[in-house]
Amino acid sequence: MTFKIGLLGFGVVGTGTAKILLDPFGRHPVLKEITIGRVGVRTLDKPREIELSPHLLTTDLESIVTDPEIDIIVELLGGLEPARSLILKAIASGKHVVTANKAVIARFGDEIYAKANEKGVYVLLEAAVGGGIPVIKPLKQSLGANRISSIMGIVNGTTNYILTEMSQKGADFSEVLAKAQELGYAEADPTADVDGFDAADKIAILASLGFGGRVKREDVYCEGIRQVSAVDIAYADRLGFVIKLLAIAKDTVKEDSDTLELRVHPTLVPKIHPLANANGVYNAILVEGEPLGQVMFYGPGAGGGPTASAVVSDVMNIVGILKSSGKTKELDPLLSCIHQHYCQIAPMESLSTRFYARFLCRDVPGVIGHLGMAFGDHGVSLESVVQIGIRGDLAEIVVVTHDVREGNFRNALVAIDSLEAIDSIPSILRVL
Ligand SMILES: NC(=O)C1=CN([C@@H]2O[C@H](COP(=O)(O)OP(=O)(O)OC[C@H]3O[C@@H](n4cnc5c(N)ncnc54)[C@H](OP(=O)(O)O)[C@@H]3O)[C@@H](O)[C@H]2O)C=CC1
Ligand SMILES: N[C@@H](CC=O)C(=O)O
Ligand code: NA
Repeated sequence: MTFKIGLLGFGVVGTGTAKILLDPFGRHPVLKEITIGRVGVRTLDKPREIELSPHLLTTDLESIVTDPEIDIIVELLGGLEPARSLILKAIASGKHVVTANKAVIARFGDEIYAKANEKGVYVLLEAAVGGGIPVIKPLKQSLGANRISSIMGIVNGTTNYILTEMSQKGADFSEVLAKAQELGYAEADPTADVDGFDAADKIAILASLGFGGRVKREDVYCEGIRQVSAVDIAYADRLGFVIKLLAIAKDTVKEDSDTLELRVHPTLVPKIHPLANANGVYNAILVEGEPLGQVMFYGPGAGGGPTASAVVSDVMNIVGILKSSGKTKELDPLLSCIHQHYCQIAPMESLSTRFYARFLCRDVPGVIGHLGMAFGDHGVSLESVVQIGIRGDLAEIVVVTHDVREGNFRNALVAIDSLEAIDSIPSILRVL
């Protein structure tokens, strides 16, 4: 029996996927039953890493998703449109879909899964989060017996690569970003990586799976890494931290409410924390549940080969189902999406966390006292105050707070900003 896939996109991940499918030796035997039926691209005459028979390539992507010969559509285009419309058309044509497109799923997952359930087809997305790391299927299946309380991790390879190079080699932000683009890690528009949008898409998907409800993408609080400077990386290092872009989804179940914290932001992570040692393009996702406790998923979070590994595993899963149960409309609840309600998201002001803040102050007597008083007036207690340097004619003071309600901390900053002795507040970062 042979199963035909229609590949939408033949870029970094599309090429990686074709490489695996065209070279099945030594891999799972089911791969020998999967062939590439058609490949959709934007430009026909572009030089390609793999030579495909020219009749396979087309710019008419609609004809692929409606082709009766194709069993599974693999969407590796990126971006919202035409990806969303093509996925919906593929579903309407009764095709199963595999996608690496977290942007589309995080925004249009409701619509896509509602149609897929109606049609009795699967939409699998292992490659969409953590690249090659198996995390979607484990969350859906292997951890299904657990009550998940927290999912926290580094889910963007590009920014982790940038932060690692900046901290370990003192590299310049824009040079490292260009290198990440060259290596095929970054999104077509790398703003999605740098400003945290890609990580926000991914944590929305993970939260939905882990906490069993739909998540509105716009509910994810999101800060990227643009404001992380070499100065802060150096201070963090001296204080025993590394700076990572963390994506966090945490259940804040109380007696009378069940809300989620959902946020992406650069974070000072203690060097001894398991997430602190995921460097370069590696991602790490720490999941906590009852009764399991903690489990961490770790591996290459981007790149053609690793991401293709996840894409092909999804294709194989669908082929396995098609082989064993035929074209039944009854979907396996452990692979399909069954959520109906929306998760409630806690407002940021109500969250409690530690903060790191760097102040530039006029070097006048008593400035640390003024700072401490202003924090104290707003119920913010300080874990450490370090007056480390002089920058020009200004003193640089770094503080780390104890856990504090975000709203209280922000109010304290407003008061501090108006102090005579304060020149500016160049950085505010959260601390794990
Ligand atoms: N790169 C990575 O490490 C990872 C990527 N992903 C996701 O995988 C997906 C693909 O990413 P990647 O392979 O890096 O992207 P690329 O930009 O390398 O490839 C995109 C491919 O899609 C084709 N394409 C794009 N838009 C159109 C269009 N409108 N019509 C026809 N063809 C189109 C391009 O055609 P042409 O070749 O002619 O330009 C190209 O072949 C994205 O959703 C991304 O978020 C997920 C995990 C990791
Ligand atoms: N641009 C993304 C690619 C994988 O999802 C990243 O850098 O993680
Ligand atoms: Na994955």
